[in-house]
Amino acid sequence: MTAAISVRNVWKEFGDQIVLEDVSIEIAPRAFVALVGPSGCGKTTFLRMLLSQEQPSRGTILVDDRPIAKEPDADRGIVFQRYSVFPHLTALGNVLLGAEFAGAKATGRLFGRARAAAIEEARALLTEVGLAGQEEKYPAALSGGMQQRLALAQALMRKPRILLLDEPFGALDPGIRAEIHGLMRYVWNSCDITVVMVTHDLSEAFGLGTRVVAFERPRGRPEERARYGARITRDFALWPPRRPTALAASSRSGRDDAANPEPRRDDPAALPEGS
Ligand SMILES: Nc1ncnc2c1ncn2[C@@H]1O[C@H](COP(=O)(O)OP(=O)(O)OP(=O)(O)O)[C@@H](O)[C@H]1O
Repeated sequence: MTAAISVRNVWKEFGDQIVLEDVSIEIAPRAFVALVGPSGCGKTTFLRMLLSQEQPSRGTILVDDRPIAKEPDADRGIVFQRYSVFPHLTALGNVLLGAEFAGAKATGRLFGRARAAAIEEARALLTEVGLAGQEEKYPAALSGGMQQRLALAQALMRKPRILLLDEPFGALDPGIRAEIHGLMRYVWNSCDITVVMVTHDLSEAFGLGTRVVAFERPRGRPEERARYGARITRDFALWPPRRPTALAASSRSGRDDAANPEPRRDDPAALPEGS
């Protein structure tokens, strides 16, 4: 199977500091990769390279066997821990912005029928992420969990094929986090999407991922650390394999339904290392 993302012998250096050292990974289409590792080991830098906000110092990144686009594009969406949405736009305005970027490259605006269709789609998406009735609210009037739902809706509006998540749920209370995990499972199950998520929370990594990948720097004397970058030191495919399957529409409303776990069968999403 063709990998959605191929990272081949990638190094990333900032000045004298080597952040990532010879990282290679093949990520299959529809995989949900959870990236874990100590603070400062380069997880966000790795994600930013997958978004093309940073370029590798050496090595190559391919998306669907082609060199990755040099700039961020609609194929890749991202949600950060905070501040992914625009505070001066309503919830609906924030989601519509995704459509305007994707659908009207020349003007950045949509008009007439295209705009009406986009509004309808944005409203439907807001309902699906559990924000029906919140369309006209500004982000400051939404709770942290609702803001992350909104950020997810904004990213999904552009129909990305790759969704990058940088500790998207890290700032949420445990109860809210569990609810939004239910939504995340639904999104991954029902959208044709490959997910790469950075998290500090191992139970989140193993609870959501099809594969858990750890970045670590080799241990050594602290004064030598800048001379070594982080590498992939662990790579677990979840067993039994977890595979995306469309769930009932109700689960997108955000309830974490432990009584209805997703089926786990053979997982084409988990390619072995180096395949
Ligand atoms: N644009 C930049 N210029 C210089 N150094 C940078 C830049 N971006 C990241 N770094 C450095 O790269 C290292 C890795 O940072 P990064 O944010 O990728 O780590 P992380 O694993 O995501 O950390 P955390 O878990 O704390 O978020 C850090 O030492 C950071 O200071």
